[in-house]
Amino acid sequence: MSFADITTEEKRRVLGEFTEVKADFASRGWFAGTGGNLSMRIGPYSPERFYFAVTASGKDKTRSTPEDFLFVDQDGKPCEATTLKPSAETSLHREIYRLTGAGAIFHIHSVFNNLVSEWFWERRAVPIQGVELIKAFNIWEEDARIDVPILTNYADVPRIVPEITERLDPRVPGLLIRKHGVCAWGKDAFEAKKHLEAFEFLFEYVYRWELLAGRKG
Ligand SMILES: CSC[C@@H](O)[C@@H](O)C(=O)COP(=O)(O)O
Ligand SMILES: [Zn+2]
Repeated sequence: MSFADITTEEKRRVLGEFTEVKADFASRGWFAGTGGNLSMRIGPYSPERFYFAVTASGKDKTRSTPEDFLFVDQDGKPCEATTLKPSAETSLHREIYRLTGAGAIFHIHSVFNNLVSEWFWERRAVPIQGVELIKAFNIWEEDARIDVPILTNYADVPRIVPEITERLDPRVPGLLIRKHGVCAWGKDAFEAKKHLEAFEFLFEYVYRWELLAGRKG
C-alpha cells in the first residue's frame, strides 16, 4: 500500500485530530518563539515504510492555517507536491517511528524540561522514582524508577539521530535534548499527549524537589 492508497477521509481525520492537539498545546504556551513540532502517523506501518503528517518548519504554531502540516514518508520526503518544508527536526521523528512504531510524536520546549536536562547532563539522564504519574507510562511496579535519556543538542540535527538509536528505552516513551526540549510519543495522539503531560509534570516535580532538597544554588 502506498500513500496514494490512503483515503481522503483518513487524511482528513488525522489532520482534524492534529489541528485540535496543536491548538491545545498552543493554549498552554508550549510553542514559544515557533519552537516545537508535532507529527502523527497515517496508514500502514513497517519500520522500512511508513507515512506521517508533520508540522511545517518555522511557522507560528499558535495559529491555525491551511499550511500548518504536510505528509512525509519514512525518509522525510513529502508525499504530495508542496512548497512547505517539513520540520527541521523531522529526522528525530523518523528515527523514533522506525524504532517504536508509535502513532504520534510531540516535541515541545519548556523551561522545566530545559532546566532538568542541564541539571542532570553529567549523568545523561533524569532519574525519577516513586512518583505516581510514572504510571501514565504504563509502569505499575512499586516505587518504580525511570531514567529519561538526555541527548546532545547538536546544531546539525541529524547528528542527534544515532544517540536516539543508542539511548531510547522501550519502557520510557520520551527523551530530552539538552537545553532544548522533550520528545514524547505514544500509540496514538491521546497516548502521546498523556505521556507529554506526565513528563512535563515530572520534570517540574524533579526541579522543585532538587530545590527543596537543597541540591541547587
Ligand atoms: C525557533 S525554536 C528552534 C527550532 O530550531 C526547533 O528546535 C523547533 O523545535 C522548531 O523547529 P521547526 O523547524 O519549526 O519544527
Ligand atoms: Zn525543538
